Amino acid sequence: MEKQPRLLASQLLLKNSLFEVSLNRVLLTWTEIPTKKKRVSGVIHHAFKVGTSHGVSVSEILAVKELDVDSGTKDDGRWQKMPQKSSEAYPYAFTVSYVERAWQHRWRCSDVTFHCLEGALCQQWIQTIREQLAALTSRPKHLLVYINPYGGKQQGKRIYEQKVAPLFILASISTDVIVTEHANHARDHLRTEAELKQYDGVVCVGGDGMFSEMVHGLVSRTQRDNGVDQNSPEEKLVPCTLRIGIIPAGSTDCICYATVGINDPVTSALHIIVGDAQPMDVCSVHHNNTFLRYSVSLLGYGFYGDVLADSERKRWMGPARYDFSGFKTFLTHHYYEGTVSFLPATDILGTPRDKTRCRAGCFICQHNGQLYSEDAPEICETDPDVSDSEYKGGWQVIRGKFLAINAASMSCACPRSPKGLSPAAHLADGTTDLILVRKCSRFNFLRHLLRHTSKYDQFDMTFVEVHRVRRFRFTPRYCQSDSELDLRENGKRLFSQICRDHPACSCSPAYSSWNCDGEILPHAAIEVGVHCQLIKLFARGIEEQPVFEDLPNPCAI
Ligand SMILES: Nc1ncnc2c1ncn2[C@@H]1O[C@H](COP(=O)(O)OP(=O)(O)OP(=O)(O)O)[C@@H](O)[C@H]1O
Ligand SMILES: CCCCCCCCCCCCC/C=C/[C@@H](O)[C@H](CO)NC(=O)CCCCC
Ligand SMILES: [Ca+2]
Repeated sequence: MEKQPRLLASQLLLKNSLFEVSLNRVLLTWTEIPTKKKRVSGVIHHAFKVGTSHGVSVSEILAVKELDVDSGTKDDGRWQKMPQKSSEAYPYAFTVSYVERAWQHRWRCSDVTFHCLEGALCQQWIQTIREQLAALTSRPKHLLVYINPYGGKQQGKRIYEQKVAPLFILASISTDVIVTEHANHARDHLRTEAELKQYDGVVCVGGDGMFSEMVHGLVSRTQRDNGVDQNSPEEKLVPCTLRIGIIPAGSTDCICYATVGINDPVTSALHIIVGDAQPMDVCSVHHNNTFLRYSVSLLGYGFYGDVLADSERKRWMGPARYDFSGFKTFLTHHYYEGTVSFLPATDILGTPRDKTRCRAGCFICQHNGQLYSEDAPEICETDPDVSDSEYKGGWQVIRGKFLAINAASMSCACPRSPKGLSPAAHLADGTTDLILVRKCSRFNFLRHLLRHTSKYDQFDMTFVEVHRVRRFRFTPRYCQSDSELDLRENGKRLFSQICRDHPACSCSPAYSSWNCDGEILPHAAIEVGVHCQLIKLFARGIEEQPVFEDLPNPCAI
């Protein structure tokens, strides 16, 4: 790494020991100065243990505060008693708050207090660190926060007030906070009313459903402001400039989990404060040239659609509703007939069966994102022929009976399945992984499901196939007309019709529903296109875990 010129270097007191403290543009370091020496069997040893050198990246310093030696901190109200010895000799002090990495991708706020001999030196340190922080232009200063008080275990307000707001205050981030009063409150406010120019980002406190509201509000607003028609499936959408932060307080929290590595409110707040940025793909979903919804995580027909439809009636159960409905849906074992046509992503790096994972600074996302912006959108618009042809105009067509059709635009890792629905999917590569699970025995389907929670490959089964695609379409077999407006009613009618025709069989209903990031779509026949890196999050992707996880402090140098 290029050597950075030193901005400041002093000998300061920390917990009654003298340290050489140094600051350059990228790093703040402190190293204990050996004071006493002791002789052990003829060899002189320093009187302290090795490993008392520490470093913190300037980009991960959260704040610096002057400490009032007599009365605790001057400006944040946190009390800190001065050690007797240092208060006499080193009467001035300042505290640096910074990010410390804890277990399993968690971040925590840590503090270190340095004591100075002179007030002028103390002020010089505070001033210089503040100047360094002010130069970090990616950090947000003013945020618009939406809290869903009813998401997950209904703890959104408490989580924000107790865990997040104090950190925003520490980092001098001002906020406007809206506690939502009804579903789509945040979406509509963002789309039509919010004065977005004054903010550096928007934050939601809630689950994937709340995040979806933010995406719909921001993306729709951006398209409207730029004169883009969302109803046209071929239209290239304009990327959103404002970043979105997620404070997880929902039931699945898969967007947060898959972009940060953990669903932990403090970790997410710290990623917001340091101004991280993670681009993300967004799928647009259309029916008959009419825009339905956007999706960033899972579009699931069959199993995941049925789980969601059943679980919506059991919201009162909280996050446990998914386990209940998941088990019930597994037992019903319905399959659905239809035709899937898709445009494989052929020009890109990476496949859904790779062993490599999308991680912070992902090369595949950078490479494929570049490709997309260079020659996009080179989409072959030959209408896929839904006869028996397998391959036409770049499109492939598969007709069959499916237990599940899933499109995962990212891994969809979540606490239920830490590797996710498609472990090798990428957050920002402009593709979605289309997973087709054909009709099979209950036992085999269970094996497939269980593999989402183990090290075994859930795609390595004869009845499962996976394709990395840019666009896809689905048409249910019993698609009566394009205007199947009341899906549920039509489904029931058809179900009874089919069963009357086959009295001895254990027929499945004709239609399932699409689970679109946790929302039910009103149509079964849909057309989906991926928009590469349409939005940005206050996240950096999952960081690689340090190799030696038992090191006391990964920042130690
Ligand atoms: N004040 C409110 N009253 C009722 N519903 C709301 C309110 N605010 C938001 N919502 C809706 O609640 C739904 C669920 O919220 P959220 O995503 O936060 O939690 P969840 O469904 O428990 O978690 P997950 O989406 O991660 O499974 C969202 O679709 C959102 O539109
Ligand atoms: C019998 C053992 C079964 C073990 C199976 C584990 C498989 C779990 C995979 C979980 C994939 C979650 C994908 C994310 C979907 C979200 O957009 C959505 C909204 O929050 N959540 C659900 O639909 C909630 C979906 C919940 C499904 C159970
Ligand atoms: Ca993707």
